[in-house]
Amino acid sequence: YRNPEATRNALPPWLRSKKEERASSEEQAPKPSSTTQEDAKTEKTKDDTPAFSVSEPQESDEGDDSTPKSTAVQTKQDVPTFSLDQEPSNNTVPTPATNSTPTPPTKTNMPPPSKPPTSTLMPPPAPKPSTLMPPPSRPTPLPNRSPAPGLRVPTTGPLPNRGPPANSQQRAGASSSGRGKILLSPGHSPMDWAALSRDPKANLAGVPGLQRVTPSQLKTMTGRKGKPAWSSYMGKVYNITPYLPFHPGGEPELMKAAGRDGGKLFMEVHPWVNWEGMLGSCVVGILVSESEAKSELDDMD
Ligand code: HEM
Repeated sequence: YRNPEATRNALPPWLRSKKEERASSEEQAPKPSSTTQEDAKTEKTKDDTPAFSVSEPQESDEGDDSTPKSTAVQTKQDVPTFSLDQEPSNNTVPTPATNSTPTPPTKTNMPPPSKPPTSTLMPPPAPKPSTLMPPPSRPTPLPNRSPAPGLRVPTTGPLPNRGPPANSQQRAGASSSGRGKILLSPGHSPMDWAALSRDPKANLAGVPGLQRVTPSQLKTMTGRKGKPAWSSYMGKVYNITPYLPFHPGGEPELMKAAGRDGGKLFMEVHPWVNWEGMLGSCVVGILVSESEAKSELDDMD
């Protein structure tokens, strides 16, 4: 058995002791006959590579063919060390790399790396320059280019037929003067009024047909002494008596408009309320002047 050539070459140079190699060569030289042709070839190869360090099999000691044994070799060469630092370092003594940051001690004599390995994964690939077109810039809003500002839903102020904002002056004035919504009695919700006003048999106006109402006549319809409460608005006269228990603002508030034109009071409190729509079934007639009514009576005579 001879150490194969590949094994010899794999050994580091410091293991290849010339002394051992020389001794091995001297021991093998007197016994050329005991080696085969192949062994001779191996020896020739060994001569070509004199750096072989493992001690050759001591055939003379064994006396016969036996498994060669390797012996520990005391090398005089220093263990080579290297450092990643640029500073010159003493190769004779393995010293850790001179870094400002302390590094944990390593098990081997290898100097610690300058940077501790953070991950064994492959580093992310560098971003490739995109070949796509860059996204278009966002269009800058044009504040005064609105096509139809009047068609938009108003963001400020009350919506049509809606209450004003809670912090509006109208609502604040109403509450400061003692006005406000009241708790309606059962069966007198706005939905109940809507249902009642749609009933054709209800006759909420209280008159057989449309009347010509003079201001003096309107004054007598105050809701007292058994008379109904009438109120005019935009030239029409309404019987507000059936609506009194349904008024969210309360009967006393609504009664302030009885026997007279209630348009001013109405617009002061809730201009967003649709009077005509809510009291459409309570229309008594139209408001006419005294002279118009007198001339009409004269025509009848
Ligand atoms: C006769 C026609 C009237 C109708 C159809 C009517 C209808 C209404 C309606 C629907 C509400 C609720 C409004 C809302 O929730 O936003 C309301 C509230 C109110 N109404 Fe009238 N109303 C009338 C006349 C009057 C008059 C003449 C006065 C005062 C003199 C008045 C004083 C009030 C008050 C104080 C409130 C409460 C307002 C509030 O909640 O802030 N109403 N009315």
